Parts: sequence; C-alpha cells; structure tokens
Amino acid sequence: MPTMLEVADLGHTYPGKDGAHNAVDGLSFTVDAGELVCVVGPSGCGKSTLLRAIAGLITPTRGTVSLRGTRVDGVPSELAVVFQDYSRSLFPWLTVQRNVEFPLRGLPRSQRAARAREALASVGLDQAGRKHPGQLSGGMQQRVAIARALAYRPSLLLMDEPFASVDAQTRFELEDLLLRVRREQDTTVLLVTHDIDESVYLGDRVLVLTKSPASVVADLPVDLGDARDQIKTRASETFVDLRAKVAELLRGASHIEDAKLI
Ligand SMILES: Nc1ncnc2c1ncn2[C@@H]1O[C@H](COP(=O)(O)OP(=O)(O)OP(=O)(O)O)[C@@H](O)[C@H]1O
Repeated sequence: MPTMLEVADLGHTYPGKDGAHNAVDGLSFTVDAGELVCVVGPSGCGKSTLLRAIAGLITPTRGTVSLRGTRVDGVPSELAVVFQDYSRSLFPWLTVQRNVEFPLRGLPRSQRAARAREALASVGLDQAGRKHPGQLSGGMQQRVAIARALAYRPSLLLMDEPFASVDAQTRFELEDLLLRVRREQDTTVLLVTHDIDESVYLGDRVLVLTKSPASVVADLPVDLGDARDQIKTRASETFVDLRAKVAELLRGASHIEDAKLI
C-alpha cells in the first residue's frame, strides 16, 4: 500500500513567558493508505500538538509532515477532522442534511445532497436529515459529525478522542460503525485516544507515545484480523496480551518483547 501520511522527525516547541516548552520531540511514523492507526499517550504528552501539525494548523519547529508525498504547509484540502466535542463542531441552526453538505460547497447542489444522504445512510441516520442537531442525542450528533467527514471523502481522516464524550454503550456502537465504514470506504484514519482498550480494538497498529515531549516509544501491529466483535475480540488472548503491552509501555516499561521498539 502507498504511504498516505509521513511524519518525519517532528518537533515542536511553544514559546512562553516562563521559557519555551518542548511539546513534541523527534516524532516519526508513517500511515499507509487504508490503514487505521491509533495513537495513545499520557495526558499532556503532545497528541493535540501532533494533530495540529498534521492538520497544518501549526508550523512545527522541526521536521516535516507529508500527505501523499506532498509536504503539509497549510491546511490540506484532502483532510477531515472529527473532534471529541460534537456539540461545538456542528452548526445548531442548520439541519443535519445541511451540516453534512457544508464542506461540499464547491459541488453542484444535487451532488452535494446525494453525497450527504449517502453518508447519513452509512451511519444509520437516513431519517434524520431534516432535524436539527439539538433534536438528536449526543451519540447521534457524533454520527452526524462522522457522516460529514465521510461525505467529504478525505484522503486522511483525523479523529481526536472522537468517542470520549458519549456513554459506554454508544461508544461501542460508534467504534463498530467506524470499523464498518472505513472498511466499506477504504478510508485512512489516524485516531487519538486515551483509552487503551479502544486503541487495540480499533487499530491496525497502535502507536504509543512517551510522556512530554512526545516521541514514538512503540509501534505495535494489532493481529486481530478485520472481523472484530466487542465481546469476543475483547476476551481473546491476543487482545488481552496487547492491551497489557500498551499499558506497560505507557507506564514506562523499558523492555517489551515483540514490540517494534523505536
Ligand atoms: N499554545 C501552547 N502554548 C504553550 N504550551 C502549549 C500550547 N499548547 C500545548 N502546550 C503544552 O504542550 C504540551 C502538550 O500539549 P498537547 O495539548 O499537545 O498534549 P495532549 O497530549 O493533547 O494533552 P491531553 O492528553 O491532555 O489532551 C503540554 O504540556 C501543554 O501544556
């Protein structure tokens, strides 16, 4: 598979009155087209800084980010982002259909409407197009945000703690929805999460970051196959072993067999 995203020796230092703060230091990894890669790291380690650099919202002080071989030096048009806070990412005065159509403004009206309807159907909201976000549950609003990102058909979908604000049952449903739609649409996804179990359940690979300044401590392949099940997969030996490895790495264990330590 061709490389979709390459982060090479990324470093970022924020200036500050009390001295500069080194948030990210020498981060390097790649994501192939069609992969779903999860990033986990301790709180405050620099995950948002990494996402901001990939989204072209900050210029890193060191290193490069490339999308399909082209260096990112502004907000790339082929990128979509789903944030944790769905209530602030949707426009409350627009219908669900219009929210999903919003990033497609450059397309003819009929194409825009058709794509939005298709995306809403793929997240199980084909009946909700005429409603407003405020009339939907939190989980449904996050489905709208996912539909909007998918309708745009991005080369890379960035997800920043996308399921952290919904209840546990909805979280499981949204995780399975993500796995299904990325398979159907062959989407490339980079997803940041605090949840170790979620990173293993969703990922083709899990990237574990060190505490601040972030660098990649391990790049773990997830050998669970494509067909994942919330109960059976989470109970499987491979899953349990992997989640223990990620937890140990996060705790700062220095030697983990089978992990590709960097
Ligand atoms: N604009 C800024 N100016 C100065 N320091 C910043 C700025 N943004 C982030 N930082 C610092 O950089 C470090 C990394 O922050 P970042 O938000 O990237 O971490 P994170 O891993 O996303 O955090 P969390 O897990 O809490 O979401 C933190 O110590 C933070 O205080």
